Amino acid sequence: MAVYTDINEIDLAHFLKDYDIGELLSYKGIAEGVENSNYLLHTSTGSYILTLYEKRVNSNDLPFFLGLMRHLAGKGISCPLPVNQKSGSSIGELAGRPAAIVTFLEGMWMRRPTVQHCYALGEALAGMHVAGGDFPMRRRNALSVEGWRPLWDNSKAGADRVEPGLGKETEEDLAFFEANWPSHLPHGVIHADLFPDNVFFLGSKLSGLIDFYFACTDLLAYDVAVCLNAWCFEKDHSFNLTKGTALLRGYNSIRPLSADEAASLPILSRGSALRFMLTRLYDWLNTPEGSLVVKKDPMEYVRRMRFHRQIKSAEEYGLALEGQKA
Ligand SMILES: Nc1ncnc2c1ncn2[C@@H]1O[C@H](COP(=O)(O)OP(=O)(O)OP(=O)(O)O)[C@@H](O)[C@H]1O
Ligand SMILES: N[C@@H](CCO)C(=O)O
Repeated sequence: MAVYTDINEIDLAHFLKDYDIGELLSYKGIAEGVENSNYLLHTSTGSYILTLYEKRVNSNDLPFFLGLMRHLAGKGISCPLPVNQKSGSSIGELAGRPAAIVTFLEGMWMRRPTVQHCYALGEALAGMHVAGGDFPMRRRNALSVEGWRPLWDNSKAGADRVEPGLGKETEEDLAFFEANWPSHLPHGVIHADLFPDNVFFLGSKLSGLIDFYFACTDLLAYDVAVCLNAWCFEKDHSFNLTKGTALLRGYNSIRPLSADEAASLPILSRGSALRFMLTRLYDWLNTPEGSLVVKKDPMEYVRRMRFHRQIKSAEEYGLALEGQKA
């Protein structure tokens, strides 16, 4: 379970004095999530999420993440709204960690997303991209193509232990991406980690997006590629074309991909598969046994990289090309 930092009711009640959210009734740690410590709070005014930011989140990035949630919520996107302290600040400190309180979103994430969920996700992703269009802050994506080699350098010695030949395969892919990455495509605010566990549904209706802690300014179509990887592959690692079609239709219904973005979907999908393979591989090799971090299998993403290498056009992901803008 991911509650790295324990808090007690006395410190918490003291911390809450800086907020206008009523009296603390109860709180409990949330097991899910790997990056930060999250608590569910019940106060006399409602339910909230308290996050204590652990060491993998740079506190200098918090104004971007929290400012973005406030901006998106203000534009009608269903995402957590940061609660300000009485002083006006949205960032406090608890148990020696930067801490923030956000509103609680109803719903649950889908362990087995359906075609309908994929359509709704596509719509919501495009809605977020449009709503982020006038967000004034910028944050570089540390986990885009320039960030991959340093990450790789810290894992490559162990790669062939995970799968013989993975070292050579990854080196070749990295060199390919460094020479061919389509950096000219439209940029904007992207979520960058919109996996099913970060999207809540109430029945078949999407009720909210959470976990903006990888959000950054990068290629909008890269976010689509992340979602194709995270939502449209089955447990047996096969690509589900019906889900891909639904996700891309949902996206295009709000923000049609340009012809250039569509043509780049194969390289973006392959690159985003490498990105998640690399972070998973790093954790796989470097997380001590018994740690709270749940290690995710890098091989799932090696298989996706191999799948995308065979793809020639976005039509193979289900994109209806005749509808693309020039
Ligand atoms: N605003 C919210 N409303 C309701 N539940 C929330 C909210 N924010 C977080 N949660 C709950 O806390 C869990 C962990 O949150 P989150 O995904 O942000 O954590 P994290 O540590 O950044 O994890 P990771 O990056 O691994 O997804 C979620 O799965 C959800 O159950
Ligand atoms: N979504 C990431 C982990 C958390 O960001 C993965 O599945 O590798």
